[in-house]
Amino acid sequence: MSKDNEAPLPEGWEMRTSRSTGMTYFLNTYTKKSQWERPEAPADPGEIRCSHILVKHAESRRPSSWREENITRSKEEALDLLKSYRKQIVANDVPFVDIAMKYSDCSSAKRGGDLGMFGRGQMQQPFEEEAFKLKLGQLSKPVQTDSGYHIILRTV
Ligand SMILES: O=C(CCc1ccccc1)N[C@H](Cc1nc2ccccc2[nH]1)C(=O)O
Repeated sequence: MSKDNEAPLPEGWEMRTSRSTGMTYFLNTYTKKSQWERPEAPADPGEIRCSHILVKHAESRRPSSWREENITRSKEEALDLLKSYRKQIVANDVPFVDIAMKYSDCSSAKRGGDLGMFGRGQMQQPFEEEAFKLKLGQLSKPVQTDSGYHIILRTV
């Protein structure tokens, strides 16, 4: 039975008509790859762009940053600090970029936390897993990696 082509498509897909055959096909608007089968899930973006805010602690893989030569705060203190930043951002009290530039323990702080475009296999697994779940413009909950605690904003 032909699927109802009137129903809305999952995020990231567009319906197209083949110029040569007149047949309907589906375009992944991120990767520009097409397929004949009607997609059932959101299009895989392949690559995304995110900004993040990292708060390191004494047990971080590298307990040092541009902000603080020797980071001694505890894991609990780091998580509490990050949650307070997230609260300010969600309440629109302070822009994400301002917090990232002032407080993020990653070198990306200089660029408002921007990490650029990345695909799977480039970032630490917990970070990647959370980042690829985010919708465009969505802010993650705190995520723990060997580097410390992060909040992630998907920008592309
Ligand atoms: O690894 C880097 C550089 C990340 C970066 C990527 C692309 C552009 C700019 C920076 N910095 C680490 C802290 C850190 N750990 C991370 C783990 C996942 C994502 C970003 C991270 N940042 C550190 O400074 O210890």
